[in-house]
Amino acid sequence: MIGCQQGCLHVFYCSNKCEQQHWDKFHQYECPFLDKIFALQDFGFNDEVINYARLVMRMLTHRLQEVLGMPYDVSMEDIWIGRSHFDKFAMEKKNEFETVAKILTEYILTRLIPHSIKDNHEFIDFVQSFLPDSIDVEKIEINDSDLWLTEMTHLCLPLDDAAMMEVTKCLLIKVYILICIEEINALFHITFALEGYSQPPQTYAMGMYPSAAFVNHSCSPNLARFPVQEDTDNFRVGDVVFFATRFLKKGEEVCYSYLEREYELYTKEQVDVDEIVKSQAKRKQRLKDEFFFDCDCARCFKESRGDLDTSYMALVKELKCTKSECKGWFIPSFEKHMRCEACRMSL
Ligand SMILES: C[S@@+](CC[C@H](N)C(=O)[O-])C[C@H]1O[C@@H](n2cnc3c(N)ncnc32)[C@H](O)[C@@H]1O
Repeated sequence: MIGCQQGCLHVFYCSNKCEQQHWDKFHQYECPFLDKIFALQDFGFNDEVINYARLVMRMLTHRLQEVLGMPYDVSMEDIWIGRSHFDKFAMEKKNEFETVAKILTEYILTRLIPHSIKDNHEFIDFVQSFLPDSIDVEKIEINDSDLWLTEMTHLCLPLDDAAMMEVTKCLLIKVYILICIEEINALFHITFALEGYSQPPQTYAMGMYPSAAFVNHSCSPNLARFPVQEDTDNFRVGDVVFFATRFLKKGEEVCYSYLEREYELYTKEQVDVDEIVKSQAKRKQRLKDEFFFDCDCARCFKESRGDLDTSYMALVKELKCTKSECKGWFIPSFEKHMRCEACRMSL
């Protein structure tokens, strides 16, 4: 395993070539700042906070390439149109976002401003256009930030204090909005897409996929997804492939489940009907708490009357391996339509 050329212990690679490529594109900017992100643990924040802070940091580094006219994969404008629900998060979350936003704003101001920027005008233009404009900036209050703003102002000389404070505060709020957008729209990659449902599922990566962010949730989804593990003619590692789980009618809305981990419920050999109906309240609560909507999909409607959604039951049954004695689950693969995670039989 190859480590970072500066000796940080936050990234590892399979080869020197990968290390150099990643250094050139991202890590030269991010390396000195990763310690600050991990120091969030000292404030009592957990791994989830570190993970989304790293993802938003990567989005910002990626944005630098776009701003400088270098090749980039995803435009910030496409991310920016995602929903933020910035006003709906609980106060504890808002405070957490504020702390992370301060660190990431410092990241932009101290690591991403190009050395070639010579004067105040260029500096202000760069900072102002680094993230797209948003009407939400007017509506967000960041508390107790004066001390922090003064510190940032001193870090970012040569601007005079008042101008710098204004431009920094605006940037801080935009970073805060970006964090909210990430929280509502990022996709988690969970091991069951690779290893099957009978293994304990673990989140191993997360990413922003702007076109996937258009897709709504359904508790009886007609789409499922898997992450691409190897480069192919049509896909690259890190892409996400969505596939239909049943025939789609013309004009039918495609939806996937935001609660992928719900499949954990079905790791028992028998699909327990009572459990499924009982799970509705939990499901609705999670959608409300994490995504701020009341789900009224067809399945929720049926289950609220104590009935089962047969299309969902059919989907769950279809995922079970058809070989007698086998307790495995089918997972999608490129080579064949479906492959059993346990006996490896392909359909
Ligand atoms: C990733 S976005 C999906 C795209 C979204 N419809 C939009 O207009 O940008 C997630 C947000 O969409 C809305 N949403 C998604 N699925 C929904 C559903 N089944 N019912 C109501 N709102 C939903 C919620 O506001 C949720 O926070």
